[in-house]
Amino acid sequence: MTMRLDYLSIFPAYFDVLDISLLGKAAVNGLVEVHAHDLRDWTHDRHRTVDDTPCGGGAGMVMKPDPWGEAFDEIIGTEPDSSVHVIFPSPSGAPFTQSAAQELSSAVRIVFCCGRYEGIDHRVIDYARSMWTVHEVSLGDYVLNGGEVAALAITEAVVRLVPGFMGNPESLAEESFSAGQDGLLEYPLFTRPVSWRGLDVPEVLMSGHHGRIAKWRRDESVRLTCERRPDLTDSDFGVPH
Ligand SMILES: N#Cc1c(-c2ccc3ccn(Cc4ccc(CN5CCCC5)cc4)c3c2)n[nH]c1N
Repeated sequence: MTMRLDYLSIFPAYFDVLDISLLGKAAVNGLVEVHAHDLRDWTHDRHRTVDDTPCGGGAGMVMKPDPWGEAFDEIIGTEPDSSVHVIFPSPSGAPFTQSAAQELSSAVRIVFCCGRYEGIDHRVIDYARSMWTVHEVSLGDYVLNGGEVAALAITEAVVRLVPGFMGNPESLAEESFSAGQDGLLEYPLFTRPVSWRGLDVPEVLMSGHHGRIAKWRRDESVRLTCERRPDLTDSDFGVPH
C-alpha cells in the first residue's frame, strides 16, 4: 500500500529534499508518494495574500482561513474521511513522540499543514477536525519560524517505520525511544580503527565476550539515561541505589 504525503506551505521548495536520500528511494519503490503544494495557489488577489492582522489585536500576522479551505477542497476533498491524517505542526502542539510516529507509519494518507507568521486561523484546525483525523504537534520546546522543518522531521520519523522502507528492519528493533532498548538512551558506538588520535575503542568491545559486551552496553545506556534524561528513568531500571 502506498503512503501518500501532501505538504501545504508558502515555501513548498522546502520539500524538494524529499526527492533525494532514503525517501527518494522509497518513492521510487512506490512505498511513498510525495506532493508539495504552494498555498498561494489558492489565493485570488494580485499579491497572493495569505495573512492578515490578528482579531483582538496582538503582534504579527495570522494566516487567513480561505486559502487553506480551498486547498483542502482540492487536495483532500469535501467529504469526511477519518483515514486521512492532517498534521499541524505548532508551538502549542502535543510533543511528537516515537509512538506517534509508529502509529502514523500505518496511515495511507498524511497531509502536513505548515503554518508561518504567528500561526493559522484556528477555524482551519476546527474545520479539519470535523473532517479528518487531526494532530497538532510540536517538535520540542524551542521556537521555529514555521512548520516546514517540523514536517520534514516528522516525515523522516514516520516513513522510516513504514514496512519495507528500511533495508535491515533489525536496526529498528534496537533503537532508543522504543521497547527494544527498554526506553533507555542508546550506548556509545565505535568502529575501526581500534586506536584513533590516541583514543581507543573500549577493550570489552574487542573481547568477543558477548555477555560482557551486553552488560557494558546496558550499563552505558543506564548511565547516559540517568545523566541526560532523568525523566526517562523510573524506580526499577535496575540502577543500584
Ligand atoms: N512543530 C513545531 C514548532 C514550531 C512552529 C510550528 C509551526 C509554526 C507556524 C508559525 N510558527 C512561528 C511561530 C513561532 C512562535 C509562536 C509563539 N508565539 C510567538 C509570540 C507569542 C506566541 C508562534 C508562531 C511556527 C512554529 N515552533 N517550535 C516548534 N517545536
